[in-house]
Amino acid sequence: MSIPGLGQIPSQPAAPTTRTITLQPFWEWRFEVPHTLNTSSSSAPISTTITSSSSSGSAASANTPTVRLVSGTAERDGTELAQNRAYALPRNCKSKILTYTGAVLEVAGPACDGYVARCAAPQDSPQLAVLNLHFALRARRQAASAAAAAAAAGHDTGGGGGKASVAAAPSPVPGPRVMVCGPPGSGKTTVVRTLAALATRAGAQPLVANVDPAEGLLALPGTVSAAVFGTVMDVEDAAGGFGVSATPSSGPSAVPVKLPIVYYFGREKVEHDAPLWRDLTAKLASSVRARFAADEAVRETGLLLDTPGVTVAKADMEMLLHAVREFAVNIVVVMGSAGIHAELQRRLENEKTTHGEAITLVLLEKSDGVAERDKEFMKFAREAAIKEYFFGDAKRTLSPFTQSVSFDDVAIFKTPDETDFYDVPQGLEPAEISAEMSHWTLAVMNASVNDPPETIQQAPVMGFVAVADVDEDRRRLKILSPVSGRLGNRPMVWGRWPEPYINLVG
Ligand SMILES: Nc1ncnc2c1ncn2[C@@H]1O[C@H](COP(=O)(O)OP(=O)(O)OP(=O)(O)O)[C@@H](O)[C@H]1O
Repeated sequence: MSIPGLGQIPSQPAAPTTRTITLQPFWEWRFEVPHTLNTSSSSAPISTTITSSSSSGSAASANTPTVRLVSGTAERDGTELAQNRAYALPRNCKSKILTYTGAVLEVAGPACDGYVARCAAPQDSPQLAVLNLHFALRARRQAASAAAAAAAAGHDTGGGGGKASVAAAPSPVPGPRVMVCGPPGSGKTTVVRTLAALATRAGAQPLVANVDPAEGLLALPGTVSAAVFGTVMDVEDAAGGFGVSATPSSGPSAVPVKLPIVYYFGREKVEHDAPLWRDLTAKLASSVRARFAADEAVRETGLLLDTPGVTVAKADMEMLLHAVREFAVNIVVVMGSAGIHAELQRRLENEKTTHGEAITLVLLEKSDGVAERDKEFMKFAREAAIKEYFFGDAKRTLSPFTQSVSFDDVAIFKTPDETDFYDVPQGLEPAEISAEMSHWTLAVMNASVNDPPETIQQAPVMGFVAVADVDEDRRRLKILSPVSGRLGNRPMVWGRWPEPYINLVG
């Protein structure tokens, strides 16, 4: 800057506020937004064509990096970006924007790390196998639909008013039931999310289920859950549309909400209570079957199942086999582990599903873009999910209710403390309410307070509340809940996972 009379005042060169990123087909822009952003500088280590320009004219907030698709087509994990709309890149997020056709992106706002992953030809991209898998599943879905139509036509005409017309039509075989498994951090959830989004884009309605309690699907961590994905997912969600913000709440939602069925495990790892996990996954599978029976479009699309990270250890393999059997899985996708693939192949080669189908195994290459998420990243993601559940996010603010209740007016059960035992059933025990309970989230169960503990433990979750404060002297609890209403009518469960969050109200 030059001020007349004062000469040249040295100044910092203006940092670029907008970067243009040009992607060829099958290239990815891989980005990482930290959970705290330095908004004072916007220099970014992006290994791509960087041009400087003024504001993009988008909805870019000064505090949030945004990405805008200027031309071409691009998507985040299967969900397309609309052209010329600025999407906020969520905090604490590691992900990618991929193009099949080529695209120009404009990234604006505070710095976030990112680089372009180039590939010489589509066949060099690990994404091609995912795309091919999607087309193979689509063919199977069409076959399931045609078989169901033929069976229905045969049933209508075959009886001719005779005995056959009185008999019930056999229940049609659902579309493909796909389980995605592999070592921790191999890109399982990303593949499930991508296949779900691609199916939805093709007009199908996949049932997506998660049996990994470490992270939640449309629910807080510590749960196993399932939901129909018949509508677009939110690309601005850190969890790419699998987060709690995609569920019904008292506020408006940017994308159509999904209605999950949720069971509460209350622990991080399956081995902390394998018998309970088996029971809950069996219950979830039974809900999936019920949904298939009731909804033709969902049945014909089938299931996409996300699983916990595993090794070839016997206990892990048995856990996966349990899921295969319960969900009548007929396609097992193994991410980046020839060892797990070989072991499952050996164990499943003579198995048939309950519909009499052979089980197909597919080994997919792990993308070199799968990002490492350390303990701090995962902790922040859990905290953010809890906060978002009660208070909403940048796009919708929720106002939770705070209630003060007497110790005597609530029924709280506790998951016993962590044990190293793998196969010993762990029941629920009545919780002794104390200050130790402060800042924990409790699951509100769809059961009666008079039900036996086993029934309560295996009931679906209605929602969650957070214990804001415990006053032992006055024997009162301060509880934060997303809706108003008496809490004493339903039993609540105090699990071991997710761990306590910082004071939500103080
Ligand atoms: N090609 C890619 N480029 C950039 N980031 C990616 C890519 N693929 C996956 N990721 C990111 O890597 C992280 C881990 O991926 P993902 O959650 O799919 O792995 P996972 O196997 O399900 O992990 P876990 O075993 O912990 O459940 C996620 O943040 C995801 O968005």
